[in-house]
Amino acid sequence: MLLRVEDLTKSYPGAEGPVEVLRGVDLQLDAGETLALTGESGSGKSTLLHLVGGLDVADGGRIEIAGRDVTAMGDTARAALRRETVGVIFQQFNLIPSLPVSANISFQARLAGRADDAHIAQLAQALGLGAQLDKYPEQLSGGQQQRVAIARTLAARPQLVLADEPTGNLDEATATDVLDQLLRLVTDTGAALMMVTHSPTLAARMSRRLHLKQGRLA
Ligand SMILES: Nc1ncnc2c1ncn2[C@@H]1O[C@H](COP(=O)(O)OP(=O)(O)OP(=O)(O)O)[C@@H](O)[C@H]1O
Repeated sequence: MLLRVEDLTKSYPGAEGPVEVLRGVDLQLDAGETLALTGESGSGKSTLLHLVGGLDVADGGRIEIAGRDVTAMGDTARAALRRETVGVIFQQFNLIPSLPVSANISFQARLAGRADDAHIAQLAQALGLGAQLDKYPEQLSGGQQQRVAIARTLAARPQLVLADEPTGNLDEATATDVLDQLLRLVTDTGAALMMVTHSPTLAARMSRRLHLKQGRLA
């Protein structure tokens, strides 16, 4: 079991007291699985992804990644887990404007101590970025920038990839194409993917689908 989530709860402060967003979420994900996480706007999908990715802390429950209890970790251990085991792809690409595409791609792999030029060249090729490596992010289209963000995440060889609407800014044809490549690369590396999406078409491409409603998954 790569990811085990048990009875996870999270509230945010609201004008009339705490708002319970997650009310006991249970989830298990094996290596090699791809999971679509759907749910209405505001149902807590991003919140769940942030908790699993160690970007925020739950109120209760337990998250275990690769056998390690994330909920019991301090900030330093959680940061190390984020760097070495978990890869996150957001809708905002967050590329570094002053670095060329090649350095943007290798950045996280270096932090994880896994920079491998041959692997990075292979990823860039697979994502159709072979001719863009010396360019700067501002010289790329939105779809190309999204591919760089995906290459950057996968270059660090994460076991668990968390993606929040990773193709949300792209037109439908480009979104399908980028998802094809993401799924293929994730499958090739034996990682697991948990992806938030509003698109039933994209959700249908994943091996499993779960829906978040009233703070629980079904
Ligand atoms: N930092 C925060 N402080 C207070 N409330 C928050 C915070 N983050 C999220 N919320 C609230 O928690 C609920 C869930 O938000 P979340 O972003 O997880 O939903 P979502 O399902 O990802 O929505 P969307 O599909 O619109 O992105 C929303 O009602 C939101 O307003």
